[in-house]
Amino acid sequence: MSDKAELAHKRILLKLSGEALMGNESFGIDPVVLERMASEVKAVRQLGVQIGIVVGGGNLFRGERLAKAGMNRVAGDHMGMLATVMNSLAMQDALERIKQPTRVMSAISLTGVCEDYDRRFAIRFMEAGNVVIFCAGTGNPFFTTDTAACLRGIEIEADLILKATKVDGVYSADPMKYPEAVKYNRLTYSEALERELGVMDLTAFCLARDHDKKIRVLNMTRDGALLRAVKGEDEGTLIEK
Ligand SMILES: Nc1ncnc2c1ncn2[C@@H]1O[C@H](COP(=O)(O)OP(=O)(O)OP(=O)(O)O)[C@@H](O)[C@H]1O
Ligand SMILES: O=c1ccn([C@@H]2O[C@H](COP(=O)(O)O)[C@@H](O)[C@H]2O)c(=O)[nH]1
Repeated sequence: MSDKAELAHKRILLKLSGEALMGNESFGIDPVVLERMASEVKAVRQLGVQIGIVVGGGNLFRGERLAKAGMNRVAGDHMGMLATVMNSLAMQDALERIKQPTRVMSAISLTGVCEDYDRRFAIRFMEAGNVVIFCAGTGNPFFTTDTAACLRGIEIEADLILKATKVDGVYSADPMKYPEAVKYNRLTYSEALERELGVMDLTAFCLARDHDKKIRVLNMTRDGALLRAVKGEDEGTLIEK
């Protein structure tokens, strides 16, 4: 059976963790990590999967953290959204260096830097073989890029939302803090909400639940994880009805 015939998903929305882009640093983008992520994305695209990407901004700025340091929360969230623009431009550059055509569409107008988000154009670009990167989150403060990923995933009618992060799935508690936490292979949206599992924010879970969008959480630093998930293999944790 060819790789194409094995594909379980034809269009995906991939949420890339901003924090994962830092690699072992405490701020910014590790070029090695960026290039590895770009190659994995290209490999999946070459199988014929249409790809939309939302990149987080936690490697640069988060409004909540800036507000704790005394800044106005809305100004901090604006900085966070602009951080996702910088990460998206870096990802576009990495993809284009390996000859993967890419478009960056922003929720806030940034004339001369990237295009404005338009759902119909985004779908046409993906159908034409481009990877479309959605930046600036939802365009509104007090939200996160996880919520933006669910929103864009629903809008572009993705078959699956893939949350690529630094942990290999959803656990009973944050595995970075509680090594004894137990990993789930599958969860329902209600279970994730009731247990307030911090891997994604609750607004994102609610949106995915209300529109019946499956989410798979996987570890982007594991070789081939993305490919296995796209083929419908049991990678990470699946959250569904
Ligand atoms: N129950 C849980 N299961 C798994 N991970 C959890 C859980 N609770 C908290 N986490 C933490 O959530 C993090 C999720 O990741 P991620 O870094 O993608 O978040 P994010 O806030 O969306 O990041 P970014 O803003 O950088 O994109 C994991 O690194 C993990 O430490
Ligand atoms: O819709 C959105 C999305 C994001 N923000 C701000 O950006 C940062 C970075 O996003 P992460 O999801 O944390 O990676 C976020 O902390 C918010 O401050 C936003 O305001 N609106």
